[in-house]
Amino acid sequence: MTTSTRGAARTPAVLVLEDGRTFRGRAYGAVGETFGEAVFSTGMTGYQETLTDPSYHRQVVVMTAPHVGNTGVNDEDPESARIWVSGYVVRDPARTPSNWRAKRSLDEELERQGVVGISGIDTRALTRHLRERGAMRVGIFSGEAIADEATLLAKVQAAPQMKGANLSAEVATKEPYVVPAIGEKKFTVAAVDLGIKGMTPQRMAERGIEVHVLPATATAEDVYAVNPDGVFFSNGPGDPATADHPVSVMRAVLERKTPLFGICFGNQILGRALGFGTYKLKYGHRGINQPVQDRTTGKVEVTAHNHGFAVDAPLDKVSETPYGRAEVSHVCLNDNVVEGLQLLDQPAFSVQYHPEAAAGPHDAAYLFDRFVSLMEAERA
Ligand SMILES: NC(=O)CC[C@H](N)C(=O)O
Repeated sequence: MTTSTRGAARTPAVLVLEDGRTFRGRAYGAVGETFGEAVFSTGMTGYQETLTDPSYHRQVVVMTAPHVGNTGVNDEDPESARIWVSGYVVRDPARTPSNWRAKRSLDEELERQGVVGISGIDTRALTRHLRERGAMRVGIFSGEAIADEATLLAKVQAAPQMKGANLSAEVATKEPYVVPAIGEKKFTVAAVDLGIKGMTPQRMAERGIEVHVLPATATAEDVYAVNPDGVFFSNGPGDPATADHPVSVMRAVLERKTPLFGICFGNQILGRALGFGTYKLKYGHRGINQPVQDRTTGKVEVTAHNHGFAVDAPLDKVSETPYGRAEVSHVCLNDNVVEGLQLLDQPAFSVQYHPEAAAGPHDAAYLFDRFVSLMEAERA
């Protein structure tokens, strides 16, 4: 591993928010220009998992941890085959990455994959700005892309919004594939890929589940063609209000009362399938240290989050839905946002956060066991 004194580190870069606030720093990763929704992540570790999480498609991620890149880049931790963030913002990149698994430095990897970033800016000031004004569009410009501020601001203001964005098909697999069960095969699950992270089928495979990952465009017929014991809807990018197709497939699954589990985007889809609305949070939840209460047991767990939207469901009453009674099973203790839903009259539930824990604490791993219990009960 060589010390990273790459040319980009000396190239000026500028970050322009859609409200005109501007930060000047140095290029990090690729030199050029990029746009997206500016969001901040509070995770102090797990940057490889963050960068490769397809749910970050079209987002520029600001790291609140000041030192990023310390452990370089390895070939084991990515959650998908490429980096999905559209831009990356760090305060103080590691000059000398050091880890026994590291194959290269983070700035080399960003450059290799053409991801434009910026370093050397006050990420605390930027994060406070986003927290007060809300997530908003942003552009990063370096090298020859730098122009006068009015020109750059006009480009940022012309970039697409996250609200109303329908992005799953851009990140999901085009062809179905199977993740085999580890050890004895006990169940078959059809997993609708809306932007799935690699660790999710892995967590199921570890529990004896053979996972058939299906494209976002899969129909209910495609789902039932694999003869599933359970159906799973994954995480994914974009605005759940646009996800009409997965909502209709999920409704077909609810009609048949097949055991159902959803994570993140999958939770928002369940919310919509039950007739609840979804809405955009001011600045979202992103990080690996968010407190959530499981209201079915009262236990509090520390959890990994990455969501900018949430389900609008009543916290303190059981709701009547076309698929029986439903309730909010999990709630975020920071802001009372709905973090999980469960049906009381059939085997279906979902969470807004990330029990696959990549990166993140493993407190919520029991949710995969809950899914297995539902499938066991169905078979008994
Ligand atoms: N990780 C996810 O599945 C994110 C879901 C959705 N795109 C959101 O931002 O809320």
